[in-house]
Amino acid sequence: MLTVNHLAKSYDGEKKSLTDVSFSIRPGEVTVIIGPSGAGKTTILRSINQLIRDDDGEILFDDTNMRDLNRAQLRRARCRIGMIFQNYNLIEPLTAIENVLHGCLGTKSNLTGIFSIYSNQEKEEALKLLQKVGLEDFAYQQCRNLSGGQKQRVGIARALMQHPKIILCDEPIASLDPRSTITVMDILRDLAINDGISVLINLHQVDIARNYADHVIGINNGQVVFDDRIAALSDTAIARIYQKDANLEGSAIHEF
Ligand SMILES: Nc1ncnc2c1ncn2[C@@H]1O[C@H](COP(=O)(O)OP(=O)(O)OP(=O)(O)O)[C@@H](O)[C@H]1O
Repeated sequence: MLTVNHLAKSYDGEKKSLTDVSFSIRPGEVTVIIGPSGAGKTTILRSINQLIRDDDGEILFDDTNMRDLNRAQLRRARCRIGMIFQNYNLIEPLTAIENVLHGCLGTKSNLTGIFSIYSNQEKEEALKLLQKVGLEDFAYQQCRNLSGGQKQRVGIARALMQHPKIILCDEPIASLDPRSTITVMDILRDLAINDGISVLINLHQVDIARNYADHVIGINNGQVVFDDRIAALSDTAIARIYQKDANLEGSAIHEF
């Protein structure tokens, strides 16, 4: 349902941030991208929904190349791709339910969108989603008064309001304490298992990847150096993914 082929990106036209990145993710699975700081994880995630324009390659989402879409088509495709951010990206003075309702803005006409006009059905759905992430009692609280873990759960509910086929999560637990980390990761895993949503997560914590991933992509220096099921993520593989100044010439995937 999502396949990335030969993705390449340079921000300045000289240094390559991504080189020939290819991988696929499957429906109903949690795929985790790990790798050292600056390896290219965020660039990959943001290229998928074209928040960053890549230089080369293809991103096949339901067999359509995201790079070929015009603005209107891209807007429609993005509606099926939820996004969750490390810093939540909520509108802090608005309530939790108002933020969740913003998840369906992409499906609205400009006018109803500008005036934030939502149907009763949409409001009921937003409440149900807050219930799903355990926040029904906080629906009418301003987001600025919520904890980090609660804010991230509002972010997840907002993404679900889009009825996504895939959710991209850019370091969703980087700012959370251990308890909130487990709550958020449990919710993301349940979405994959119970709702069949593909969840693609950038993570720094290998131990969390071990507990939650079905599949792991290891990135070093803008290249895929590991692409396998979680059971294959050996200590040797981890050392390879995190090695400094990797000479990746001729490196093979699945060789661990
Ligand atoms: N807007 C930008 N302009 C120029 N270079 C950038 C930009 N964003 C990222 N880069 C460079 O691209 C490379 C990959 O960055 P990216 O943020 O994708 O890595 P990352 O693996 O997500 O890192 P981290 O784990 O620290 O978030 C890095 O060398 C980074 O300096």
